[in-house]
Amino acid sequence: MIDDHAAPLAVSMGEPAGIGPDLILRLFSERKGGEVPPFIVYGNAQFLRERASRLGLSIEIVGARPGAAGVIFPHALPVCDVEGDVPDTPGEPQAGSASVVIEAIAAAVADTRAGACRAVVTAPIHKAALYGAGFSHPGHTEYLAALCATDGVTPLPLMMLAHEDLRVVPATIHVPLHEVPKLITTELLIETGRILSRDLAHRFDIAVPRIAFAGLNPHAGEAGTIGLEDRDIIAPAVAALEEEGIAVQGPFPADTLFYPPHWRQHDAIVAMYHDQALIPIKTVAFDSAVNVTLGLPIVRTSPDHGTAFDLAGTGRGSAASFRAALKLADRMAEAGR
Ligand SMILES: NC(=O)c1ccc[n+]([C@@H]2O[C@H](COP(=O)([O-])OP(=O)(O)OC[C@H]3O[C@@H](n4cnc5c(N)ncnc54)[C@H](O)[C@@H]3O)[C@@H](O)[C@H]2O)c1
Ligand SMILES: N[C@H](C(=O)O)[C@H](O)COP(=O)(O)O
Repeated sequence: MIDDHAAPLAVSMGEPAGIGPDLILRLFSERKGGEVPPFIVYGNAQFLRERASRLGLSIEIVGARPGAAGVIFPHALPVCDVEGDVPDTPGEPQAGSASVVIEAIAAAVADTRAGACRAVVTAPIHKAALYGAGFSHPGHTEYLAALCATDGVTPLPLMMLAHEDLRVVPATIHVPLHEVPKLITTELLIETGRILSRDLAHRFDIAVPRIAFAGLNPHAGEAGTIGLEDRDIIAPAVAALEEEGIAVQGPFPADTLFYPPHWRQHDAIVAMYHDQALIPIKTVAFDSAVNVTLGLPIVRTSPDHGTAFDLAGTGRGSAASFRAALKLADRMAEAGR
């Protein structure tokens, strides 16, 4: 049973031209079913009113701070207003809206770090639209880490996509493929394994997380005959983590690692690059997988899909992944208390 008086989840509005605002409004409309934890939106209130009206949703939208959200949520949508001119143009990102999108994420993180919200749930952004407004990160994951820097030290953030017991972590994230072999270092993989093991225990209640590492090359390098990274970079990281008492195995050939009887033996799989991790999970669970950031002092989740410009403002599209992101954030925040 969800406690309406607990601190709310902080939901950032995301790209106004995308499907995120539609799904936020739709999920708010579903709250009486009891499956949607109380949340406050960080974004532009006037824009959200216009999008609700376009979708034919009769929703009262009220400016609020997180402390009042629990009381307001049963009746109206609490919005921590980020001022700006945000026109309602589904499918057509506007340069002038970018600063509101960036500021909404920063404000959601600040309130969550201060303890006023339980966790951050982000709606999808269109990164290219933000660069003109000074955004310099490849995605939320790196921006959130920068916002969580303490005493000048930025934590290493891990991207994890999760659906039920399938959890995948790309060791490198939004980087060109040709840079991946240079970026995979034994140190990076050791740190990735440590953070993953710690956060699976702390936030997912898995007492001894079992972690598998994928290889980089076909057949995990076939004993050094199809590339050396598997033998010389990944295997030493696995050995070092094992020595620390972390339950790790690998490197395994990535193509057969995602065969269900194989992945089911592990609580999480560390892949070497973005698509090696995300293709399998989006193939089997695009509708319901959740993107989670590990390694931060706060909980952050998001739906696994993007801005879906083709669906924005139409009322079509699935809210299942966004709903799953809200529920998982709620559970993770509870587990970490
Ligand atoms: N968390 C994030 O901020 C995030 C995540 C992924 C992609 N993106 C961004 O989104 C933009 C578009 O990316 P893309 O086109 O590769 O992926 P996308 O997920 O936006 O769309 C891919 C396909 O899936 C469909 N789709 C997406 N969400 C859906 C939903 N809820 N219900 C039904 N169908 C849905 C779309 O209509 C499209 O056909 C890019 O700028 C990308 O960087 C952001
Ligand atoms: N790679 C993610 C995905 O495809 O789901 C996505 O771009 C989100 O990344 P951030 O959470 O870093 O914005």
